[in-house]
Amino acid sequence: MSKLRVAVLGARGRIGSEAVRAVEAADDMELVAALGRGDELETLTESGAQVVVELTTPASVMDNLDFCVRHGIHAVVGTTGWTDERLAQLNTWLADSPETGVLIAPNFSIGAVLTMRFAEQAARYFESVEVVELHHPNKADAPSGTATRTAQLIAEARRKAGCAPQPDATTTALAGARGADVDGVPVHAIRLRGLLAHQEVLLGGEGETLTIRHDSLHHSSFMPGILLGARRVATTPGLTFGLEHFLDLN
Ligand SMILES: NC(=O)C1=CN([C@@H]2O[C@H](COP(=O)(O)OP(=O)(O)OC[C@H]3O[C@@H](n4cnc5c(N)ncnc54)[C@H](OP(=O)(O)O)[C@@H]3O)[C@@H](O)[C@H]2O)C=CC1
Ligand SMILES: O=C(O)C1=N[C@H](C(=O)O)C[C@H](O)C1
Repeated sequence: MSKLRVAVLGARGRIGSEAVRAVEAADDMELVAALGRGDELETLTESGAQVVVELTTPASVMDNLDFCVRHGIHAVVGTTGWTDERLAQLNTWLADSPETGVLIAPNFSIGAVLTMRFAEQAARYFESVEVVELHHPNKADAPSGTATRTAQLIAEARRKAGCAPQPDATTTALAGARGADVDGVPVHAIRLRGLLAHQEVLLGGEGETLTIRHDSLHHSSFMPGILLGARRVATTPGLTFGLEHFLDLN
């Protein structure tokens, strides 16, 4: 059986360099290109890449995906910075290339995907819910893509269940003291040397609290998800948002 031809964009970055090693180590894949900033995207077509793993920056990801989709190259995307406008633009490109698949995964680690699922399930049973994400201080953005997605899923679950708005009588003396408001869910971002990628979802009801915590201790935690995405994306045309769609979580 022929090997899947995979390229990595952002190959010299923290997660990109780990992805290069993971693809090289996968028996069913061949690493055909490993590109960093300034390298020519044409290398992707010249090398016959079937799937690109995109791990760059929010400033670069759209141009890279525009190129990939125009050339019918499937993409597995870990880069953050997704807004409704960006997703709409990507869907427009995909409409012109209906056989191309793009997976955007706010988080590739199984523990983080499960955290999101558990938070979504628990959200309706508690009056209060807040998200705290904790990352290394070199992280480009805040709040994290995972925290934003977690808050959106929580908010959606609460809306569907008809939950009342969260109780909060605080008068905020200093802007930011209550974190960022994502769909009505407070999200707090901590940047601390020594950390990698961590998240807590805190839920509170009368006389009890529930904390769901996940810790990525090494970039290796993201690799099984990236490899799974690369294997599945070529047979999943269009946009898939979230690795959970490639997992059997039920
Ligand atoms: N979904 C997930 O599970 C995960 C997602 N991430 C996300 O992945 C992204 C990268 O994170 P991280 O590795 O920590 O960041 P880094 O800054 O370490 O890596 C990004 C790399 O991309 C390079 N780059 C920038 N623009 C381009 C371009 N146009 N073409 C090719 N390479 C480019 C950068 O080069 P230069 O240094 O020269 O700018 C850098 O080497 C972030 O958005 C992060 O949030 C991270 C971990 C897990
Ligand atoms: O930049 C990181 O490191 C990470 N980014 C992703 C995010 O913003 O959610 C995933 C993980 O948290 C690591």
